[in-house]
Amino acid sequence: MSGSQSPKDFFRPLAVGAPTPLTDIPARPSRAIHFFDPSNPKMAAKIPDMVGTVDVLLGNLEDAVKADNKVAAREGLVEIAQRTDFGPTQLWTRINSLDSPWALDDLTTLVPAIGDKLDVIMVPKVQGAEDIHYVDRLLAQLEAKAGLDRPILVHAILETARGVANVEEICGASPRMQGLSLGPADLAADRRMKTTRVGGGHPGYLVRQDPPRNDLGVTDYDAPRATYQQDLWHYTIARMVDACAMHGIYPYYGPFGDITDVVACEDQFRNAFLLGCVGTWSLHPKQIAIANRVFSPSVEDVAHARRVAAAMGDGTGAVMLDGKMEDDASLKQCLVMVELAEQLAAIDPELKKAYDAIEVESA
Ligand SMILES: CC(C)(COP(=O)(O)OP(=O)(O)OC[C@H]1O[C@@H](n2cnc3c(N)ncnc32)[C@H](O)[C@@H]1OP(=O)(O)O)[C@@H](O)C(=O)NCCC(=O)NCCSC(=O)C[C@](C)(O)C(=O)O
Ligand SMILES: [Mg+2]
Repeated sequence: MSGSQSPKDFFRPLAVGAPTPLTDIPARPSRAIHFFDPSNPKMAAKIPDMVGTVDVLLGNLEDAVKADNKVAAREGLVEIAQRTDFGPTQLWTRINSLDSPWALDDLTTLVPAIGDKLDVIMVPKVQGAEDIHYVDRLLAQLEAKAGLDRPILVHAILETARGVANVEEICGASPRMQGLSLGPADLAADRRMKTTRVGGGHPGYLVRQDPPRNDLGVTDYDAPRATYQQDLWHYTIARMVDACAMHGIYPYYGPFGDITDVVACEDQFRNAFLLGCVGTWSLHPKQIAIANRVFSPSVEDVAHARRVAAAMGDGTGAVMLDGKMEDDASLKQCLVMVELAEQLAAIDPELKKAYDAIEVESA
């Protein structure tokens, strides 16, 4: 909400005839947001067959699309969206940044042509609430003109130091705000971090075990010592998670650029999942399975969560289960897991089978 806006106006449409803003952002499964370049004929050809295999398909118009292909990407996305039935799969786009020569045409082309199919518009390089307010009003005008009956949601990428500093006001800038993703490559450049990768760790960012003392009690600085690599993105992701939770919207990890290193990709995704993110990006088809696996609670976790819920009865008090204390607060954590499992089971038959089997075993 902007400083001068009254609370009663926050949920009013920003243009006459625009759809009424949502008061709650639906928790639609979005474990993988799969990026494709609509101007790349090989990638575009694969999209219809990917419907139903991934939670979100995102037509990317920004970075990774060549400047000469910007118009082709925009028009390619319109064409794909018009001729594809997306069924349960969400369709998102990432428009060009607001200071680029393409962002205005992206919005004025996409909303009238495919606004009824677009679930979420991802806005890159968001600096503060003013960027969201600009998109918010423009979308309301375009939605009204196009006669749309549901609002298109907005997702911001955090990829500047100013964006991170303003993360709470960005999340609360509009009822359209659906979530945030980390943009580690641009953010690293903007912060002058000394990395050259697209997300993931760095072997130089570590802590080292203390030096041991020898038999004479003298510190041996030459002895071998274990080192532990740390997560460069912990601080930013933790800030995103809190800002999103505070505003009832959803945090996502972002890109993992080392497509070949599927193991480290899975680790990075899992850190984000454990910290509270609901999903991540997939840049290559092989990252979809990794994201789906990581962002779906394991059968063991769901089984445990259901046992705690059953043991806790009315949800108050404390009980012992397998030698551990469970109480109101541990139950709440378990319910997060149980609810997520229910949402995912509703769209993923394989998971439904796996989660349903728990019921049979514990019956
Ligand atoms: C990495 C690349 C170049 C490797 O592309 P490739 O063709 O060399 O890979 P491949 O393994 O040879 O591909 C095998 C097959 O899969 C296809 N394919 C490959 N990728 C996809 C895809 N995404 N969707 C659908 N199909 C895909 C590809 O066309 C090929 O088809 P074929 O078998 O018919 O020959 C390619 O995967 C790609 O361009 N991916 C998307 C990259 C992208 O969107 N980057 C932007 C997001 S990250 C970012 O912007 C940063 C951020 C947030 O802003 C910030 O941190 O600041
Ligand atoms: Mg970027």
